Parts: sequence; C-alpha cells; structure tokens
Amino acid sequence: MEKILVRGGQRLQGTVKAEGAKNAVLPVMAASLLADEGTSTLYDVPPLADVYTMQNVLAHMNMDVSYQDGVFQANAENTLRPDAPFEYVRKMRASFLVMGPLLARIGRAHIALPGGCAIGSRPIDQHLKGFEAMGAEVEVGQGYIEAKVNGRLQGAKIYLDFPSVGATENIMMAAALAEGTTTLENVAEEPEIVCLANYLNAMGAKVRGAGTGTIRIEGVERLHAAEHTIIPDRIEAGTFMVAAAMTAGDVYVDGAWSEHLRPLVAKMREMGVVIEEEEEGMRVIGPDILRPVDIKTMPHPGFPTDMQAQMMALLTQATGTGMLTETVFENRFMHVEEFQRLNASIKIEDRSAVISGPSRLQGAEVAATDLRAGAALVIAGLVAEGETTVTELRHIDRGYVDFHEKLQALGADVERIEAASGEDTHDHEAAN
Ligand SMILES: CC(=O)N[C@H]1[C@@H](OP(=O)(O)OP(=O)(O)OC[C@H]2O[C@@H](n3ccc(=O)[nH]c3=O)[C@H](O)[C@@H]2O)O[C@H](CO)[C@@H](O)[C@@H]1O
Ligand SMILES: C=C(OP(=O)(O)O)C(=O)O
Repeated sequence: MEKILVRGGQRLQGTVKAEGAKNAVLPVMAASLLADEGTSTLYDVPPLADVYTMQNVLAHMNMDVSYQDGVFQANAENTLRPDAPFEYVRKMRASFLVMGPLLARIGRAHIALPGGCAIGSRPIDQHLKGFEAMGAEVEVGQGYIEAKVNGRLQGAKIYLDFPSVGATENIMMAAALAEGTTTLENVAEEPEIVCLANYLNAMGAKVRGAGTGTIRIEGVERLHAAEHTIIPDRIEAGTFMVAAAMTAGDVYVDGAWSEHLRPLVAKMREMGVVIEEEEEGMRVIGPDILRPVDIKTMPHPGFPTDMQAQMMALLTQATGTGMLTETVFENRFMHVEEFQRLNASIKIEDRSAVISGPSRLQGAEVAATDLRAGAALVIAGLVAEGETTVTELRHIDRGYVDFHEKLQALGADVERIEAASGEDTHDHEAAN
C-alpha cells in the first residue's frame, strides 16, 4: 500500500495545469454507447482510475475501446451486451450512467445497484423515475436493476425532485434517442451537463437548454460517432487554487475557467485571497491573513460540495470562526475526524461544521475517507508542522492525476511512498 508523505512549510509557486474533468468525461464515455455508426474520439481524457473503470465497463458491453495519451476512442457498432456487473459499479457509481444509453440503444439494461458510499446513501430514484416516465419497465431485485422497454423510449415531461447531476445526464442520454420530445425540469446546471449536451449534439442529437434549469430534447432515430474535447476539471483546478491560498503562495492554475468557478472565486476573495482571472486560467495569491467565511454547498451555480473538504482545510488557517454547511450529501463530513487528528479545531453541529482558526496544524497519520477528503488532507499537510502521511490513496487516484508530482513541481515537499507491509489496514474495496 502506498501513502503520500508531506512535510509542511513550503510556499507554493509556479504554474499547474488542470486535466480534463473526471465528472465530464465519465458521462461522455457512457454516451458513446449511443452511436450505432463510427468511432468517437474524445480528447483531454485524464488517466484516472475512474476512466479506466468506465473503459472496462464499455469493453464488457462489447464496445471496441482504446485509450492512449489522453485520447479515448470508442466504437459501439457491435452487438451490445446490456449488463454492468457489481465488480465495476462498486468501484465507481458513475458506472450507472450506462443505463440511459443502453435502454435507448438496445431497449434493455441490467445494472448492479450502486448502493451507498462514504458520503451518503445516494439513491437513484430520480434516474428510475425518468426512465419509467419514458415507458421503461424497471425492476429492482437481487442487487440488480433490470430495465426494459418495448420498442423505443417515449419522450415525456419529467420534473426532478432535486437537480441531480447523474439523473439529468442519464435521462438526457436516454431521451436523445427517444420518440418525441422530452422536457426535463428542475435539472442540474453544472458545466459537465453542458459538456455532455455538446457531445450529444455533435453526435446528431437535439438537446437545448443545457446549463439552465430546463432541458428540451427532441429525440432522433439514430446517433453517429463524433469528436469531442473534455472541459478542464474545475474541482482539480479549485483544489490547486486552495493549496496556493493556504500556503500564502503564488500559483497560476491553467484550465481554471472563471465561468465554471464563480462560487469558489467569490468565497476565496471574501477570505482575502487575490485572484486574477485570465482567459484560460487564474492566478491565485494567498494573503498573510485569511478571513473566515460561511459556506453552504448547493447545486451549481451554488458552492460545489466537491470543494467542501478543501475549503475546510483553508478555513483551519483563517483567523476567526467559519462554517461549512453541507446540503447536497447527507454524510460528507467523514474527514472531520481526520482533520482533528491534525489538531484542527472543528465541531459538527447538525449539517454544519464549525471551524475555529487559525489552527497550528500538526503532522499526523491520516486516511483519505473519500476522494476530495484525501486531497484536502494532503493540502492541510502543506501547512502542518512536521510530517503528515495520508493513506487510502485509491480515493485520490479516482480523481487526481499525479497529484503529489504536481504539488512537488510547485515546490511542495511531498512524496508518494510504499507503506510498510501491514501498515495500511483499512483497505476497503468500495472506492466511491
Ligand atoms: C461522477 C459525478 O459527476 N459525480 C458528481 C455528481 O454525483 P451524482 O450525480 O451522484 O450526484 P447527484 O447530483 O445525483 O446527487 C446529489 C444529491 O441528490 C441525491 N439523489 C440523487 C439522485 C437520485 O436519484 N436521488 C437522490 O436522492 C443524492 O443522494 C445526493 O444527496 O454530482 C455530485 C453533486 O454535485 C458531485 O458531488 C459528484 O462529484
Ligand atoms: C463525489 C465525487 O465523485 P463520485 O460521484 O464519482 O463519487 C467527487 O468527484 O468528489
């Protein structure tokens, strides 16, 4: 088992580049199932564990796929196999995004139930409600969801109870090949939804309104392969922005697109961080004294839950009391105990974490409880006294490419090392 070892005290300086977005590439890869003709080529595909998992899921379904040097190619002309087994879905919940494309393309899907995970129970009722409204029969049993439709899915009016990112994507992909028009209301407005809609439209779909609260999809009979470039990862970019601010550093984050990062930029500026917006990225200059802020996570364009743990790290260094309220996931404070091990002063009150700073963080052994928590703990280690070791790196590897190397290049004293055997005893398989 490996771990990341951080020796705190360095100020980050230089330039770092964000990869293609994990949360954009996964639905786009799933959407490549919809093309019955040609080979899709996707650019800026990051070499992440989740990308390899999705590649394996598609290959399991009998697609021809290849991935090299950031370019993913996918051909779905073969007879497709309609199932995604538990061995993939347990590694990555986003495997469930193949359900909409499978139903639309071959009228059947047999997908393992995603189940709960480290950040909450994460039900899929909104996805299923959408498929049923479009005429699919859905049965849940023995750990699997079986869905089928006679003939084509039918366009429908669907109102989501909550603007779920995954449900919006899954239903949008299904509706692209449905008969008639689908109107999806109260949908997610995340930039990743727009990235998916652009790919679908390049395939010949008629999707309008992505990035707003209502999406209209006029179904077409067939879709063809297309070329598409994945947007930069706003969460990876945001993570480096926080790392820069945390260490009173001066870092240019290439690929930090300001239009995707408005809620983060607003809060960091409130804390006193200097942010210069440029066309392709942002320069972040950390102040000597950080002010505390209150933050509530919300669906886009609200503050992203995927930046909550990183902001917790930053708030430990603010002078005064700040608060983080998590409204998107029911249980996304597992990292608080790990932060406490680093001597942070954090109290949980219902769905909020109250952080008193500035804390003199002290290096300790901590475990990544989920993907963003892992990144946040490494960042906390950058300002902690002594050595911080972060274990359970499989979480970090789901969403960050060469995380420690990118930090090293900015001047951090960080390395990835082999843990002594038996040292890392919490190796649960389920990564998500
Ligand atoms: C691969 C990917 O893109 N992952 C992102 C996606 O996850 P994901 O698509 O799973 O997140 P959702 O937006 O669907 O979930 C948000 C909330 O809605 C609830 N819910 C969702 C679906 C449903 O059918 N019923 C239901 O109750 C969930 O339990 C959660 O509490 O959006 C999240 C919210 O921005 C991000 O944190 C994840 O990084
Ligand atoms: C929660 C996340 O991802 P996933 O939905 O894939 O678990 C994340 O990217 O922070």
